[in-house]
Amino acid sequence: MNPRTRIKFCGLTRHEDVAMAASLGVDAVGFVMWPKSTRSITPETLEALAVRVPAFVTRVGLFVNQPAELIEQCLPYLDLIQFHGDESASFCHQFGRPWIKALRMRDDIDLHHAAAQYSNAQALLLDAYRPGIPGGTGETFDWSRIPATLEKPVILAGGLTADNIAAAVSQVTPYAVDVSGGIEASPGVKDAELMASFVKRVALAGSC
Ligand SMILES: O=C(O)c1ccccc1N[C@@H]1O[C@H](COP(=O)(O)O)[C@@H](O)[C@H]1O
Repeated sequence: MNPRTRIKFCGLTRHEDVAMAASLGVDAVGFVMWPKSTRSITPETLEALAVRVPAFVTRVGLFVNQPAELIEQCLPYLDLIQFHGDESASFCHQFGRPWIKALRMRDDIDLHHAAAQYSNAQALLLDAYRPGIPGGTGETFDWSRIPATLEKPVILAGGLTADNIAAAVSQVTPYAVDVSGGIEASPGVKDAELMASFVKRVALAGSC
């Protein structure tokens, strides 16, 4: 039996969206701590949201080339750190907290090399590449570029929606999927129906 595909919702900014994600059985909720994002929140808002996340839902903090001091400040409210910039493996590993490394799928990327480079990561998150934008572009990439076997669990991201998630899961069989723009009504504001249909389609895709 295939294990179920885990789900992370990212870019949450409101209590009601966090509560909806948890009630849908989502595995992880992501908070964007990078201030240039339209979905960013402050450390104070992170605390307010994170303390109300129910047990066994993983709280993920997303950072892009940010100072270690900011990450340390957020750590009490995070279970996992998502590094979405050009952070080195040693930088990522210094916080004594599980972490994942986002990789943007540039044409010349070598995922086996990256898996060795980030050997202490819990997983690699694969996102679309657009020059000058670190992530959250709402764009997909060519999933056939993902090797059938990789030394790290794959979290598939980039432009996922209720409409393409079944194809993504069946083609890639990722460990987990991560979605932000595809469940939004507007930046940082999630749509309850889109959230519900995304979760339903992932479950259906896994049972085929
Ligand atoms: O969401 C953002 O604004 C963001 C900013 C900087 C780096 C990453 C960001 N989001 C992450 O990007 C992927 C894909 O998002 P989308 O589904 O295509 O909108 C996902 O991991 C987000 O968490």
